[in-house]
Amino acid sequence: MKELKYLNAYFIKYRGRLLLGLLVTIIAAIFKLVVPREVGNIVNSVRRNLEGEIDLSTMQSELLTSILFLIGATLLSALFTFIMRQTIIVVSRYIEFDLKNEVFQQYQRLSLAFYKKNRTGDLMNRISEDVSKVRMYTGPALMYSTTTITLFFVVISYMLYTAPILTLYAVAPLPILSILIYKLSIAIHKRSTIVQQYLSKLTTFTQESFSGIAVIKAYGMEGRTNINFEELAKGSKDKNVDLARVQALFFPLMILLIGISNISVVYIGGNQFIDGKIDFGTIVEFLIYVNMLTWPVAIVGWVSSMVQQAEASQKRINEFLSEVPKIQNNTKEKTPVKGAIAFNNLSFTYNDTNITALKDVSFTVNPGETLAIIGNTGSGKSTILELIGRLYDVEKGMLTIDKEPISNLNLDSLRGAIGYVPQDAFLFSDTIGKNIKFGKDDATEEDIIEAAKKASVHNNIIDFTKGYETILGERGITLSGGQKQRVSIARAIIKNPKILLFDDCLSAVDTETEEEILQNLYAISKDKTTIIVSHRVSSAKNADKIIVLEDGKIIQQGSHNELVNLEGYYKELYAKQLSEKEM
Ligand SMILES: Nc1ncnc2c1ncn2[C@@H]1O[C@H](COP(=O)(O)OP(=O)(O)OP(=O)(O)O)[C@@H](O)[C@H]1O
Repeated sequence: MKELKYLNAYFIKYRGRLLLGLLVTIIAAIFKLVVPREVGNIVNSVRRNLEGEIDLSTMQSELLTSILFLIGATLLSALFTFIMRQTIIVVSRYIEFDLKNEVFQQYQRLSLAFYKKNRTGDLMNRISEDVSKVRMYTGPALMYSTTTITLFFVVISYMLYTAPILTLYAVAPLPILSILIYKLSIAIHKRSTIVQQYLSKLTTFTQESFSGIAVIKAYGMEGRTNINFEELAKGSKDKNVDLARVQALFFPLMILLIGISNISVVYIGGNQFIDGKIDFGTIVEFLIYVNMLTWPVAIVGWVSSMVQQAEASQKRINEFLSEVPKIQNNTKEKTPVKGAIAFNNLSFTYNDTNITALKDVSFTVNPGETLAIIGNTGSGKSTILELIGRLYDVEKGMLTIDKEPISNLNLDSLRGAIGYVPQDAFLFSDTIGKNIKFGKDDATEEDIIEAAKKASVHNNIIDFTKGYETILGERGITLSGGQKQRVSIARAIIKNPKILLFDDCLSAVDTETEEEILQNLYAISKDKTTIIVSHRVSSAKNADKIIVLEDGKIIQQGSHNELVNLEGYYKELYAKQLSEKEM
């Protein structure tokens, strides 16, 4: 129960509703007791009349009173059961909602390194499956335990008071039932976990097959994919059958043990009635009690396995909740950014791969200047941009923004001052308009259109029937690579940030469009610091400064004119790309 202690704060938060729920649960359970007692009275009245102890009219009036009690108690019990569900179960839904939000907010706080370490499926599972399991503890488990304890306490005391020996015979099989159900629940839980894992594998496989359908078809791999799916589905089916086999034992087991209890009541009760020790009505009453107790007793086993599962789930949730984000905001007050960026003998190694992506890198960019970074794949270009966005912390050397070490800047101020266009443009399944205004909630329609024009994508957008209202992604239209890149550029431009970072984001557009966007950028970026990462000299030639990276090191630095006149990588690349253009 150590891990579940975490939830106590939530129980305290909703203590009013919860206490009311518990109280109502107890009252509802007490009202349930009236039914067997009145049924017993009815049977006794009829018997007494048949044996001539009371006349017809007395019997009728006794029956009427009992029936009225029965109706009243049943109605009240139903009403209280309703209120009980409305309180305890509703509270569990509130807690589920709060916990999901808490986990999601924590996910948002955690750094990229965390996402590298953990698989998406696992993140999704903890926020959905695990939180649902925990809800079972905060709601149903709590409700059933209270009902069981109350019913047990009241019913058994009453039974003991009425017929102690008969009570012992009647309840003897119940603890056995509880233990067996507990064992069964554990077996069911083990099997359900395996079923769940198979389901997860099957879902991942199916999802990947849909996402990669173009590749599957292009390689003619439909047959192989079908076989793989069938193998996975067969595994899943076998595990499901295994689970169903164990689950099938649940009800027969209950029926068997209830049957034993009933037979004991009839046999022992019958003998006691013959001996004149109890009323005939008591036997009927006890039969109802036994049946009434069976479900709560069976539930003891079920509840304990529910609590165990919740404990395991909460442990997984706590693991993530206690994770400290690697990137910490060290400054509470806002720190406005002007945009002077300086790298000083900076080296950077990715912890997970141990790859040293940057080696002793030094350069400066002043506000209003444009820097272009050129280099082969894997030379460390994107890493530079990620460090400026503080997606990773610098460990060796120094990175300053406006002469302040980057870690001294307020994180929101820093990221708010950056318009970042990543290499793989990511667009949400939403309208184009909303995708563009992603970083600027208060952007007007005119702002959106202006940004789209500057990113040279406006004409494409208005060609769609629904224009800026066109839905993108799975439910909607698929943009071409170049269109995606330009929508992503518009998203950065609309923010009007102090620092613009373009990570090879013109690679999928033709040279004319590239030229058009660069011209627009030239006007926009007059008062901004702009960094353009590219493989093309055409994207770099107008920059104030160009650095050439090779294997994490700066091998050349200067303006286009300087570099084309220097023997080396840049000049060769320029000549190569010039000749390609002429061809
Ligand atoms: N998140 C990461 N975790 C571990 N290693 C990484 C990560 N990102 C990049 N690397 C490694 O760091 C090196 C530099 O990568 P980076 O993405 O900065 O290169 P790049 O010059 O932008 O390449 P490209 O032009 O192909 O985008 C590569 O060897 C890469 O494998």
